[in-house]
Amino acid sequence: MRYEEFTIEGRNAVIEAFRSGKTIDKLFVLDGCHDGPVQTILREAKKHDTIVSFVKKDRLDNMSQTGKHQGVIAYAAAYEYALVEDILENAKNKGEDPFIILLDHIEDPHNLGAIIRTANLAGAHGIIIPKRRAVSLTATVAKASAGAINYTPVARVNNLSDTIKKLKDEGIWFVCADMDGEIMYRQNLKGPIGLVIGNEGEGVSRLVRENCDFTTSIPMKGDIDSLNASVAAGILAFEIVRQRMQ
Ligand SMILES: C[S@@+](CC[C@H](N)C(=O)[O-])C[C@H]1O[C@@H](n2cnc3c(N)ncnc32)[C@H](O)[C@@H]1O
Repeated sequence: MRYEEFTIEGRNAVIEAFRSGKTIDKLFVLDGCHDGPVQTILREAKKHDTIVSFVKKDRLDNMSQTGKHQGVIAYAAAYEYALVEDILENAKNKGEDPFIILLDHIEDPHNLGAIIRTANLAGAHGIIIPKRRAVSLTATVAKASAGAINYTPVARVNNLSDTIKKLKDEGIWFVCADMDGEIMYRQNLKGPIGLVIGNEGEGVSRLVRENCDFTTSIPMKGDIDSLNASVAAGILAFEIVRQRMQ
């Protein structure tokens, strides 16, 4: 398993873990503990959308692996992110044109997990997500991915547009998934490709879209404005698979 959890115990260690950007899935705090450092930890937890449970001392003592929890135990993800270069290497090792899915600030862990699952089964060589304002690899994501998180590399980057520009230099074409593009059946989605899926509420951001080579749409017949991001990723990923098989 590439995804597992470990505990971080003690106030300074937990504050440091939050500040260094580590993914904390769950936080357990001693019931009734409200001093300064604990307040700082709770503020960090709120900022990072971490689930907090207030528990009795016996429970914390039971969970503790060090016996020095100081009223605070965090469960952190020990998931190792890949590098963008690893994704390219993955494609090269398989002798295939790179097929990468880029997620422009997906926030829902179930969507990210479902996309990793789909990416794996569609033979995508990896997924790229931004470091900030997006869900990272949490226990919920791992569960929703049905184990695919252990096989499909996920890279985190500071800036999606910069990454797209660099990958274009490697000969990859970028297709922005949006409701206002050319119908996917009429487009050539073969060759080295990066598929960009937008945020659940905002869609693909202007800058990222401007850096894409073209926009593609899944035809819609109904009454509402868009498909769920993970559903759209699935449909487009398998259109790419279909075209690659021809
Ligand atoms: C829930 S939608 C975002 C809707 C958002 N209100 C907007 O206006 O962009 C999330 C993402 O799924 C993809 N998507 C949804 N429906 C699509 C469609 N019919 N064709 C192509 N992509 C679609 C797009 O990448 C979109 O940014």
